[in-house]
Amino acid sequence: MAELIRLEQLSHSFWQAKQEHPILKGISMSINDGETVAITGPSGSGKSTLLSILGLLDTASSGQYYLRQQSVNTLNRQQKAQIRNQHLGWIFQNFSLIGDMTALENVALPLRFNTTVPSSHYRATAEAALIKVGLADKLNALPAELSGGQQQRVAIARALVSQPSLILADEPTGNLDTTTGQSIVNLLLQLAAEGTTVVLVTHDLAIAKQCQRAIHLVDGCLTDAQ
Ligand SMILES: Nc1ncnc2c1ncn2[C@@H]1O[C@H](COP(=O)(O)OP(=O)(O)OP(=O)(O)O)[C@@H](O)[C@H]1O
Repeated sequence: MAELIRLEQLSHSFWQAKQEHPILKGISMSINDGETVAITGPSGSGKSTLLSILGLLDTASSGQYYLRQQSVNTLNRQQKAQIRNQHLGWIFQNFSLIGDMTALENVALPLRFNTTVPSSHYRATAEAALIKVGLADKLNALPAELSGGQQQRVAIARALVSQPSLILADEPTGNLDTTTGQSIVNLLLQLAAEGTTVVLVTHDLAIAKQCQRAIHLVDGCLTDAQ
């Protein structure tokens, strides 16, 4: 499998009252296409920060991040935005759906910013994504009319509508009961089996064990990279 991500001595700090507070300290690792990787670790260990950097929402203070062999440091804002839109999909604990838009409209939203998909294809593309996550009968439902698990499925459809190489999920099952959470994990594992890389942050070790790799962060350091 080809290498999708490589981090070399990646570090990140935030500054408060002229004082440096390191969050990530010298992270080195690589992730291949189609891998499932869980990021675990105690609260405050830097998991979400690492995910934000992987998802190009934040830039590391030092070190190197190569995405498909290209250093993200060489990308300008527009190039990063294009990669975020066309190659990355996000899933959040609170689903982050737009309340007054239907499932179909929520899923179609990223396509409006994707110049490679003609507007005449928005509906069919979004519909296909919702069918894939098992929501063929909920296309016109508003988020409030859906269960938590169904809302997360809409969010997954939105994440995969642009056929991303990488799905980043921050505690995707955190607001769901165990059974519903497991069905969401199954769906993410299925996407990975079809070639999409999935990196997820979780506190749940039972979920981490189902991923091919678990990366453990303690105090901003990687302790278990395999
Ligand atoms: N911009 C910032 N300003 C102040 N503190 C920050 C900032 N960004 C991150 N932090 C701190 O950095 C540490 C790491 O945060 P991060 O959210 O990455 O941890 P986490 O492992 O995801 O935690 P949790 O499991 O609780 O979500 C925390 O102590 C957080 O408060």
